[in-house]
Amino acid sequence: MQGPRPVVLSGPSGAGKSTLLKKLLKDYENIFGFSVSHTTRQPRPGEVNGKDYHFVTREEMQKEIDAGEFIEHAEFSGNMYGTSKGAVQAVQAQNQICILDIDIQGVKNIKRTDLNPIYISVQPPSIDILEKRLRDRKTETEESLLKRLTAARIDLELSKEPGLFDLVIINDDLEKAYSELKEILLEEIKKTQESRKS
Ligand SMILES: Nc1nc2c(ncn2[C@@H]2O[C@H](COP(=O)(O)OP(=O)(O)O)[C@@H](O)[C@H]2O)c(=O)[nH]1
Ligand SMILES: Nc1ncnc2c1ncn2[C@@H]1O[C@H](COP(=O)(O)OP(=O)(O)O)[C@@H](O)[C@H]1O
Repeated sequence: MQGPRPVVLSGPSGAGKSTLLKKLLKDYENIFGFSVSHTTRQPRPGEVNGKDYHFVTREEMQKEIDAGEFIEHAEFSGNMYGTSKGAVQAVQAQNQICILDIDIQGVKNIKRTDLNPIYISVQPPSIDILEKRLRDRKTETEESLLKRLTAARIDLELSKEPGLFDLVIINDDLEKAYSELKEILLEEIKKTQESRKS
């Protein structure tokens, strides 16, 4: 039997993807599993290697890409990011719904695979609000913040492509955004809960 459909959360940096997916992972602990990506960026305070990301050097990552170990990979804001086959398999082996937090290049590349996820774009109410949230998060230097804002404008344009996403969530009020996310996932959540009983 094929396992549950994975879920792709995409959208600009600072839109609220991690906030929303952390709520899901907390509220449905055994139902969802996070696809831990690889990245060459530096860990932020509090981030755990192997949990938030696999933090690697560019050389290590390129070697694994060349060995065919990645489903997709992309350059974002001066760093490499990618989803390894192992990251998705680790979640699917638990029969959990696999959540991928990936940028729009990743979305386009995943579309060429047979993963067949539900595609969701999380977007900010405006660029100004996005900038404020990114500044308040205090994770970025001025340089990386500006790079993220440039990428955000491109992301919001490209996201208008009809059919690219199954759902666009405007993350204004967090609880409302979370309700919308849960609603589209309800069927998969129920199926996964049912399969646990049998
Ligand atoms: N294509 C791709 N993008 C990724 C992957 N992992 C994370 N990203 C994206 O990389 C971007 C930057 O992520 P990060 O540095 O964690 O910053 P944040 O999104 O602002 O917290 C975000 O748009 C993520 O969705 C991945 O495995 N593949
Ligand atoms: N609806 C919201 N209203 C206000 N602040 C929010 C909302 N959603 C997320 N945030 C805050 O905005 C910042 C960016 O959210 P985050 O989840 O890190 O975004 P992403 O993972 O998409 O980069 C965080 O500091 C988070 O606490």
